[in-house]
Amino acid sequence: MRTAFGVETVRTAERELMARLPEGALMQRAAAGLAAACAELLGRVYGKRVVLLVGGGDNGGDALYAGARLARRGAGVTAVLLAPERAHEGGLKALRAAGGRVSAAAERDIAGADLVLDGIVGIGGKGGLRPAAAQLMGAVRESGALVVAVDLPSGVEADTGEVLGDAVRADATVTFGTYKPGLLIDPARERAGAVRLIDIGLGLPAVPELEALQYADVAALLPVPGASSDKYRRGVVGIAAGSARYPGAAVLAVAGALRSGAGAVRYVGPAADAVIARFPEALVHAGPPSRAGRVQAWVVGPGLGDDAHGREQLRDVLAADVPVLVDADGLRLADPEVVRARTAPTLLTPHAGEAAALLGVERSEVEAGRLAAVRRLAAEYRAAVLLKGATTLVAGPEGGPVRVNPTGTSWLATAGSGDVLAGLAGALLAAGLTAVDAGSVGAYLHGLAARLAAQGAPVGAQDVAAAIPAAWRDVRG
Ligand SMILES: NC(=O)C1=CN([C@@H]2O[C@H](COP(=O)(O)OP(=O)(O)OC[C@H]3O[C@@H](n4cnc5c(N)ncnc54)[C@H](OP(=O)(O)O)[C@@H]3O)[C@@H](O)[C@H]2O)[C@@H](O)CC1
Ligand SMILES: [K+]
Repeated sequence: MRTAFGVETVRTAERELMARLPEGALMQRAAAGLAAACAELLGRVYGKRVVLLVGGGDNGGDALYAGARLARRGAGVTAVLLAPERAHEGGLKALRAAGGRVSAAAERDIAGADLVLDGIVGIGGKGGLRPAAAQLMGAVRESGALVVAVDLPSGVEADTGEVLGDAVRADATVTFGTYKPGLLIDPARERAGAVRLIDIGLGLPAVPELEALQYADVAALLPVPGASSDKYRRGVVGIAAGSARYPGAAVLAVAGALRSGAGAVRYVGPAADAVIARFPEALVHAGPPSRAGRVQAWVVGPGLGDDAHGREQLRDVLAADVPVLVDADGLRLADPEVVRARTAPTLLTPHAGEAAALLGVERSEVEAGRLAAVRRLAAEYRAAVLLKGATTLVAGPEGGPVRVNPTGTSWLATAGSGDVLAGLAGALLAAGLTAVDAGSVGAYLHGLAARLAAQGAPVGAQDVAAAIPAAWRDVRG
């Protein structure tokens, strides 16, 4: 599991550790890791030109000490001081002693750089880059130099992943002690490039603020049928989706569910002919969901429409005493009081627009603060919530760490891909995963399936569904 802690927690851990260590030791650990990472990226250090962008805090101090280490190994190191009167004194002295110098012509030095080290601002930053730093970014881009961010790409919000103005775009980020939420959540994540974590010995709490499943975590959570499993033990998932107008949503949700380890898939609704034509293995029913027979979980909402029939289906499913995944039209039609009053697990799967409607705020507010939005939704609806996006987030109703999905891909932004995810996560619910596990494992497999199906070219939702078994095999190694 990859875990992230917010700035306040990092500061507390840092204070405790610093009290036990000689002065400056922590910064030396950070700088040593940073210099080693830069050396690795450069291949050969001797003769390379390195420019340090140095702000007025300890982030700049890290850059200066790392620059001194690179200078000692034969690099030509130049520091651009963005707040000259506040630049880290010890770091500056170390750099000069190692043969580095302070730049007198920033843009010219940047133009000739092989590597630019971004030490403008780290966890002490608020808001986007200030004008002096923002102005240099054009030169950095044009130089073609490798850009390595110290701790975080400057200009991004460490705790939320927001990017409120100009921000550095790094090829790699070397971060200290722990991942910060901004390194795992878009849009900031995308600015960080490849992230490397340097252990500096911080003592952190047991429960992180954010966590990202890795291959091994997903593999451990995947349901695998045992020798004695019949279809009911493997989980039967019911799908109440589709309408005369949107039969395709039903087909795609069933497609996702059938590839996701369910023992059987029951479909209820007006798209039964379309479903059975494509998937003869599906069990189809015409009557209300409550009469369809035994299921271990329901998926309701994709393409449901908002006529009386759809509303009736939704009411019926929400009254069932099994886990329920509510998606798409289901989210629009659901009575918040009914959702809150449910005792079996509920998983809501909105995109930003649907989340905004559920919270009664503007979509832009959700997009700018996705972490806060998913937490608030889970608390207000007393449900697990999967907020779709470039980095999908999953929060549980009891608080605790928010899961962030690391396999997102822009190829998933295609019509119907949400229907596939609903079926997939619903099947995992039926197999007995908790709502948070079903949502986060579902999002993980869904993203991986899209990547495998896409291979760098556009894909449709059916291709994503068809690639779920490949994603499953990939995870299980
Ligand atoms: N924690 C740890 O365990 C360890 C931490 N270490 C390192 O220390 C770093 C944190 O250092 P820090 O506390 O000195 O803050 P830092 O990020 O350098 O900012 C300094 C000043 O910048 C300013 N400023 C604010 N916003 C800005 C903006 N948008 N653009 C420009 N400037 C802006 C603001 O001053 P202001 O101008 O607002 O008065 C603020 O006070 C951390 O990221 C890591 O690299 C490691 O060495 C060892 C282990
Ligand atoms: K930085």
